[in-house]
Amino acid sequence: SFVSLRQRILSAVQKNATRGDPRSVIRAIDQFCSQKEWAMNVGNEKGCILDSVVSEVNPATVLELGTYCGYSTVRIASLLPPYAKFITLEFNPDFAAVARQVIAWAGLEDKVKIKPCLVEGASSDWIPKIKEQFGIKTFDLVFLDHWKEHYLSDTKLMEECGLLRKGSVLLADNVICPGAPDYVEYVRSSPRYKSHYFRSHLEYTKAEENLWYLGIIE
Ligand SMILES: Oc1cc(-c2ccc(F)cc2)cc2nccnc12
Ligand SMILES: [Mg+2]
Repeated sequence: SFVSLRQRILSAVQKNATRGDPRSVIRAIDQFCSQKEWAMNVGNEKGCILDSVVSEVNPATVLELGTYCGYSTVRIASLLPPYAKFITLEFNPDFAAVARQVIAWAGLEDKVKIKPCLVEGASSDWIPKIKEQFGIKTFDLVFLDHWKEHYLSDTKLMEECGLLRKGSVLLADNVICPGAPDYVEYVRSSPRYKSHYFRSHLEYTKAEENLWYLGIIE
């Protein structure tokens, strides 16, 4: 029967990565996606930028919008201190099912366990419920990597729900490709944000891409 791309990625992890070793899970996915089939993981080049931002912010609370197969979830979770609270939202139940198994293979299922850390459903439905559901006041770091049409509306929703504070950092993937022009326009013209972009490339390709870093200053 037909095996989906996400299932082939999971099989590559289970075949080539060592249980309990997050770095081997990341390496197995990157090898599969650079040698066999392209997939929309953030990839190793942008992943190293993500790692440096996570290490610098050293967040106690993290929100990831868009889990997909859990590649960036594993990268982020493996850098967090044990007390950190990490929530990742995934709309697509099939992606969420694979991500749970990839996170478990990396041995991080308790690290991202804010019951349930991997939340299935629309970010716009979940963002207003995060405070009371997870006992989180504000996020130190938000990684936006879901549908680009929702970057701006979800950022405004997080502001309205009081989930962002002075010093919160938003890091957005794909602001060039597929692109989130309304988001970039809004944050660049807002006095609330200090924005900066990291030049990089679309995962597993030579196409130009940026990771868009936002520090909230007010
Ligand atoms: O990193 C990404 C890349 C792409 C993507 C798809 C097709 C292309 F041709 C180029 C880029 C889509 C994404 N959707 C959600 C989250 N991240 C994405
Ligand atoms: Mg992306």
